[in-house]
Amino acid sequence: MSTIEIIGGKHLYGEVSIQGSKNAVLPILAASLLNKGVTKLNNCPKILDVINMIKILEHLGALIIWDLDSLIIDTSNLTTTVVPEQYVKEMRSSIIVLGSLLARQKEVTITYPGGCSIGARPIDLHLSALKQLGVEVLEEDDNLICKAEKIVGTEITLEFPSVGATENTLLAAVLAEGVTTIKNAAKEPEIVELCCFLNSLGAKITGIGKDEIIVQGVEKLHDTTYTLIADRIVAGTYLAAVQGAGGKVTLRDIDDSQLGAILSILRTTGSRITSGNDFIQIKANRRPKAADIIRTKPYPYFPTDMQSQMLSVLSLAKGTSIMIENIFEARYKTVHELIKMGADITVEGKVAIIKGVKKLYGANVNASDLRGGAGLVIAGLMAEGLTVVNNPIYIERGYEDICRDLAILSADVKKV
Ligand SMILES: CC(=O)N[C@H]1[C@@H](OP(=O)(O)OP(=O)(O)OC[C@H]2O[C@@H](n3ccc(=O)[nH]c3=O)[C@H](O)[C@@H]2O)O[C@H](CO)[C@@H](O)[C@@H]1O
Ligand SMILES: C=C(OP(=O)(O)O)C(=O)O
Repeated sequence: MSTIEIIGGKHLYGEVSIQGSKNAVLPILAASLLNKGVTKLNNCPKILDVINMIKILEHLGALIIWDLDSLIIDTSNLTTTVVPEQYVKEMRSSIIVLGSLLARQKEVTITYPGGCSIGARPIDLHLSALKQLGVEVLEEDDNLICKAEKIVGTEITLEFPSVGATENTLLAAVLAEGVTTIKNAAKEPEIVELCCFLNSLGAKITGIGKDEIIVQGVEKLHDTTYTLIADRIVAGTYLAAVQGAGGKVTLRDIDDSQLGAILSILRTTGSRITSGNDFIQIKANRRPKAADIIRTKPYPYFPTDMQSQMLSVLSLAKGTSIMIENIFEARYKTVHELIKMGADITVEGKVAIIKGVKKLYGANVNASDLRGGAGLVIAGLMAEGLTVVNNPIYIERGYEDICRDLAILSADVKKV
């Protein structure tokens, strides 16, 4: 089994380009099922979750080829409406094919999705919204059998601005009869990206990026070519790595406007950052400062997907920091591993109290989810000596090649 080996203590220098966004590409791949034709996606990240989503689409009948960094997806002929359990259990985003398949085929059989274990992650909000659009949902064993004679637009208020529930509702509404209004919709940049992609296919969506999204159902869509945005969480991860290890790095091909809350925390904890619409430069020379309180919340606030990486950075901060994880109830699994490296962190429910220590020490640690794994790589860069991160497969779900990127920045890191 492979591992990531890091010899810590080196500052990071140089420039690296940021890959396409995982959380944008996955719903967009699901959305490609809406059109009986061809979608070309440029800047598609070569990550495990994309490979898994490709397997799902191919099983459903799509023909897919890579052309360098572009993915060409021909969904002219779909051959089944049963989504294979083995792939659905691999990742959370598999559930997003539900909305688009229902819109196109009016029936779907799918199981509850799997993915990293960071919380219970129910899909009640997705199913409630689909039912309001006229979908009948039957549960047999672990299978959801969903059918709709027709999908009819209506006003849907989400109890919580769930990213996935907003995506499934949008996809089901694109080809619906009439108008669907989604109130309390998620506003993440990846939702904006999905709406822009859908409009490029011929959908009629307004209110993009706002609490209330309006979808005017259309009868037909058309082929499209679309270029994906860069991954704000990968960018945030590399910025956190520089904050923790020290150095001066420029990230290329990333729009700073999506990272407002992340940049603000990095600045208050000691980094100097300059940025524009296609680069972010960070300089960090000293031990990070402690953060008063960081609360994870839906966009535009500090994202839960950056919590683990910041936890590593704050382990070495001068003073005590508080993290409050409001989104996923089981997202502190990395803490135990950081403690092995010398960190002083205590967790009480949603709250982690991080007392900054002067040094972290290399250790043999286990990744158990995607961002937690990335957080451990950062801790390895900050630590004295050798850190071995087991189970890099979790990290590969979302990072094309974290070792390649950090090695470009002069880190002593390799996959073994
Ligand atoms: C592929 C993708 O885009 N994943 C992102 C997406 O996940 P995901 O779409 O799963 O996240 P949601 O916004 O739906 O979940 C947020 C919270 O709502 C709860 N919930 C959600 C749906 C539901 O039907 N019922 C319910 O209770 C979840 O358990 C969680 O506590 O948004 C999360 C929050 O920004 C990010 O961490 C993930 O990286
Ligand atoms: C939690 C994440 O992803 P997913 O929803 O795909 O599990 C993540 O990207 O950090």
